[in-house]
Amino acid sequence: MSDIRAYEQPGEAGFGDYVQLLKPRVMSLVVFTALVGLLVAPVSVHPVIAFASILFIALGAGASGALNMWWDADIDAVMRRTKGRPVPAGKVEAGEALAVGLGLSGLAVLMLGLAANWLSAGLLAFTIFFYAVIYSMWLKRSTPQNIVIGGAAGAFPPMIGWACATGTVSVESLLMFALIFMWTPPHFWALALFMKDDYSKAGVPMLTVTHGRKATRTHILVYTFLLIPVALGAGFTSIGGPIYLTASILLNGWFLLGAWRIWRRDEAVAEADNYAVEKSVFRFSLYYLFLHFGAFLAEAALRPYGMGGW
Ligand code: HEM
Ligand SMILES: CC(C)=CCC/C(C)=C/CC/C(C)=C/COP(=O)(O)OP(=O)(O)O
Repeated sequence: MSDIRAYEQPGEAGFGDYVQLLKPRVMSLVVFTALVGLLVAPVSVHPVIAFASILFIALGAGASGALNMWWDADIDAVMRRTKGRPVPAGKVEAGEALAVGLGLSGLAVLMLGLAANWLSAGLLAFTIFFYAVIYSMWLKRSTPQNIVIGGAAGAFPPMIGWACATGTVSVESLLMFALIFMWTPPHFWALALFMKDDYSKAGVPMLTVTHGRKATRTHILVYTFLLIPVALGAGFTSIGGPIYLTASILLNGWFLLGAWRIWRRDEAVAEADNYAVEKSVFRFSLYYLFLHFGAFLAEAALRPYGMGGW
């Protein structure tokens, strides 16, 4: 990316800026969970259809990122973490981000419907709508419950992947949804604690701003307690098994320890050590989700060899 940017004039958008518009780093984990949803389903999918489905889900996820950047350009411009994004940095015009978002959304939904089925395409359309309209346009600026409810958007991808393979929604796909849904609040609030005043500067009513940092620490611990039975429970369905359950017990134990350390922390101590614990819990949250879905995949991959699963 940096070598592409070396040939650009200031203010001129290059390929890398359009890639950034699709939020590729965050969406990589989103796409991985969709891939796992597709691969662990009890129906084998032709590799070309599977590849096309994941490509169109990735395109839809990227499109929703572009719509978010179009709508949030004003607040992204104020926050240190986001002011370098292509729209606030003046590389891509807001109208262009909107056009990319709408165009890619339409294309992704249509192509997924043709390649897989219309249930998965409908779920993809709903997910894009939920992230762009319900979360970004409505909840994000109006309630500290923004990411709790809005988190549903990020939880749909494995259900979309499962629907691509089976044409249905099932207990398993609902549990994969619930796992991401319950994981999102601790994932995000750990970050909000060390992003300090970015959100208050931008006037976004995140929990840290409206209820304070102590309450946010308590919320992380409570949501981690709610997450654990969902994560372990998924291990007793057809997509779980001993590998998943072992991994889940270890990952949940570690996550709970992190949440408990966050809860106990005195604000002055946290500030003095530059939020080291909060940063490490946020980083671990990414491994937590990646490894849970990796374990689902491992169970499915071993099943043809008489291992994996129950
Ligand atoms: C409402 C729900 C969510 C909120 C508010 C949220 C918020 C954030 C924020 C603010 C960051 C900081 C880094 C950045 O700007 O890229 C981040 C990082 C990240 N998030 Fe989330 N997140 C949510 C849900 C998810 C979901 C569902 C996934 C994947 C399944 C995810 C995966 C990631 C990843 C992989 C990173 C690290 C990106 C990097 O390395 O730069 N997030 N999240
Ligand atoms: C298949 C499909 C359409 C998937 C979409 C998945 C999805 C909605 C992921 C949401 C993750 C995300 C980037 C939240 C950031 O919140 P934010 O936008 O408030 O963060 P910011 O402050 O970094 O902009």
